[in-house]
Amino acid sequence: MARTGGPTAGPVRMRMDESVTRQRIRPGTVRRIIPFVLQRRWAVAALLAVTAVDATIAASSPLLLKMLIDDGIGHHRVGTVVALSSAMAGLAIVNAVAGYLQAWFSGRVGHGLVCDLRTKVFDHLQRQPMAFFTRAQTGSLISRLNGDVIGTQQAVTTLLSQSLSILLTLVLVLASLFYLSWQLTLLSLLLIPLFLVPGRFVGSRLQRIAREGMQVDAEIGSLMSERFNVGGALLSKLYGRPEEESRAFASRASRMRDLAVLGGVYGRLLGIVASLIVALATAIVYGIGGTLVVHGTLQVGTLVAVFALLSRLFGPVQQLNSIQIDVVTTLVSFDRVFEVLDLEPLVVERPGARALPAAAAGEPAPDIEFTDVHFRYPSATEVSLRSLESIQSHVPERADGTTVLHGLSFHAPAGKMTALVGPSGAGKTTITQLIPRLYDPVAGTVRIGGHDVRDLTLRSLHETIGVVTQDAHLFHDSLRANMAFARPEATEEEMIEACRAARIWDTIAALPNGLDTVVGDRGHRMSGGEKQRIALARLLLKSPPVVVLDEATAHLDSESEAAIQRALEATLVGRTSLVIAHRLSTVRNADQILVIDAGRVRERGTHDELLAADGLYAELYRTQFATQHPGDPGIDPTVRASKVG
Ligand SMILES: Nc1ncnc2c1ncn2[C@@H]1O[C@H](COP(=O)(O)OP(=O)(O)OP(=O)(O)O)[C@@H](O)[C@H]1O
Repeated sequence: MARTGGPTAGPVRMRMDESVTRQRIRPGTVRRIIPFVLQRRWAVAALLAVTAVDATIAASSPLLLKMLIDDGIGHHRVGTVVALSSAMAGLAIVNAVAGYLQAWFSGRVGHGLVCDLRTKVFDHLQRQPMAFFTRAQTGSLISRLNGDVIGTQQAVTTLLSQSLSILLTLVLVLASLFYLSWQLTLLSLLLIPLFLVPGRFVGSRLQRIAREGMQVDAEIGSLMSERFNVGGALLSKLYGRPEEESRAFASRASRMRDLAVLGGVYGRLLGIVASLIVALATAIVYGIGGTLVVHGTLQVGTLVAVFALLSRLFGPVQQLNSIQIDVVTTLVSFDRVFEVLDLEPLVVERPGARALPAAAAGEPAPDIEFTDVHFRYPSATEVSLRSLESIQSHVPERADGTTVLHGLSFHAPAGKMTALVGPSGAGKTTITQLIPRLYDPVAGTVRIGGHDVRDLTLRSLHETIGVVTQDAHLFHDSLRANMAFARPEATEEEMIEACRAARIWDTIAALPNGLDTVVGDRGHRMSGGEKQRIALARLLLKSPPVVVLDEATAHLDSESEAAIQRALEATLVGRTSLVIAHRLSTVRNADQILVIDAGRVRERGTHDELLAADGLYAELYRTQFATQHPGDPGIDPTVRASKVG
């Protein structure tokens, strides 16, 4: 079996990768956000329009107040007072409607963006090669898809409308102020830069805190998803180090706490300093404005309006600070999302790829041919992102991973069974993974039906090839859903038929919920043998012309294995199959046996031919297969423990 890169070591490895937390936002991030915003240009325009209405009302109502005091009350004109107060009431209603519409449009734009980005990231991750999934931690991926994507929502809603509102308010309020008193306007303008100073100091620190916070969040997610899936939980229980596990978790949680405290304190500090500046600035304007009234340069109504305008001016200016901070943290979110979107999948469909012609009824299944295939597993830098692995390695990864296959050539004839045998780690699983293009060879060609697999569409390839791995995976869903994954349009009768052929129907029919039984995380509620037979039923339902089997018989008792063996024999007839064989019964039945050793084909032939040749196969036969009786496919447990193929 190929290694899957899930980390299993203890808490020691839970260290933060500084190259990730110190990472700077890449240039061009802001430019890349624009198309996402433009996709909903109408909602954005509407949002900006209602924001403009809101800002205009905020800036103009103090002028009405001035007129009410100076022209209405000052000149004892009741009619003016009534007209102006009615106008104020009218504006308040318009303002309320604008506020409601603002919430509506900002929701449409923001959550629309989250939906787009999330779908895009999911789609992109799905197209990543197997190598990516053997490296990236599930928890990190989930956190990128959730937390970081949601972080971007703020950018276009709050920030977009807030920036416009602040800008408009500034312009309108300053214009009104200027109309009322140029002296006080000048003074306010001189004070505005003061408001921006604290934001500049805190901004870069908060950016680092934000990035580290997202990374720690991803690590907590990874730790939970690894420890709380059935396999991880089992391992943790069996190796029983709950205290250490809890300590590892606590260290992450406390780092999260520290970051949150630090972020909160910085934010609060910023607020306190900004409020202080507002209070000081207002006091200065009050002092100077009051003096002007005392000297008769300014009317009282004007001063009241100026005070009202100042609160509308300094408030938004104060917000500029928090906007600066929101911008930097939001940019980190975007940057982390774009980082994933920029990861080019290693295995991609060639432009103009053709579909593998489906074999018509009665036509032979396509053959498989490997020609001088060299292969090494890709290194981390080729397929993954450090921030998705969240493991800091002591040793730099070798750029050129060890070559696993060395110029391998063979032909698996159409409609025949080819068995792969050989010592553990020889490269058998690797060979089978090159056919459905889970990986691509470094050199050489893999052909199916005479076509280089790289010239074919991935869809047609996956429709042609059915794979059953030794560790048959089932989703945490009903048996029906698990079966339908292979062929969504399959009818209940077809499912039952497939289950019967895989000798699992009686077991399923005896379950209280039958096909609707939920199998549990990774199918752990089913026994190993049952899971394998369900996987076989799923394969039979798909009924592909080419079958790749990592012999799915290891968990079966003699009786069910004999049953499965018969089912398989019948199923494999007419199909081209490549079987990683662990059983004498399988190798004896194979049309061709390939003995794989250290990434090369050492011997090939039928069982009898290879025994007569008295080479590696004969040796394997003596050490592994000889204890299995030809008529009894069950395996001697001691032999299983020293499994060679
Ligand atoms: N995802 C991976 N990344 C890096 N190296 C890998 C990966 N999967 C397998 N290898 C290495 O490739 C070599 C061949 O592994 P492979 O799983 O193909 O052997 P195998 O013959 O199927 O072994 P077994 O019978 O034990 O399953 C081994 O040295 C293994 O360590």
